[in-house]
Amino acid sequence: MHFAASILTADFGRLREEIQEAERAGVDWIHLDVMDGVFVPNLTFGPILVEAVRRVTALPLDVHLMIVHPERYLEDFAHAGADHITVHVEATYHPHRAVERIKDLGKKAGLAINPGTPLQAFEPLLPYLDLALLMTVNPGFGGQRYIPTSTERIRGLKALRDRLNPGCLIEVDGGVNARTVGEVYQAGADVAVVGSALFNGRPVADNLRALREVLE
Ligand SMILES: O=C(CO)[C@@H](O)[C@H](O)COP(=O)(O)O
Repeated sequence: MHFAASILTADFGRLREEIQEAERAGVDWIHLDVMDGVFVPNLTFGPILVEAVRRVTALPLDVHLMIVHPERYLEDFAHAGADHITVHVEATYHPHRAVERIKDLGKKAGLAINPGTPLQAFEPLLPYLDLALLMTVNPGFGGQRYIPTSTERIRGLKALRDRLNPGCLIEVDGGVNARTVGEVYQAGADVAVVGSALFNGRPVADNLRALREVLE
């Protein structure tokens, strides 16, 4: 299983150190949550921070756009150095067009759905995706509790993925920690986004080891 470290709960005053500590600890990707205060009730950052993070790590940058009409900013995030760009199916009238545009920009394309969106929303687009991101909390904030019914949804998404596009990775996002990581892995997640269970004032290497030990 791959771990994508979400910087949302990192100390932004020491962001370079936090990211480099995560890289040394062995996380696989850096996950960046872009929020617009409209699609989700929180604001974070835009391409300028992605560009700054690009300069301090060689890890793949996994950019999760929680913004309405994300197609307006795809070029900006691609040029800032994103490797993966994920848009929400609920945030655009034209998710297929957005996914194709991300791929035309030479990036891996992801589609995300919220906990209240039926899994079937993935079905028409799965053949075009590199990543299918299932929110396992309501998006907007780090440190929330994993929604238990997500586990059955991960199993359902795995079945869809295996049928329609075995090369697409299943990414789960929200509330993944040492208590829940085993369950999401068993259900079929390939990548876990982890924020507060990695960036919490304790050494990232110890936190990552605790997650990996559950999977041994
Ligand atoms: O997208 C989001 C929140 O909207 C996530 O990426 C969180 O950043 C995950 O944080 P934890 O639940 O792991 O603390």
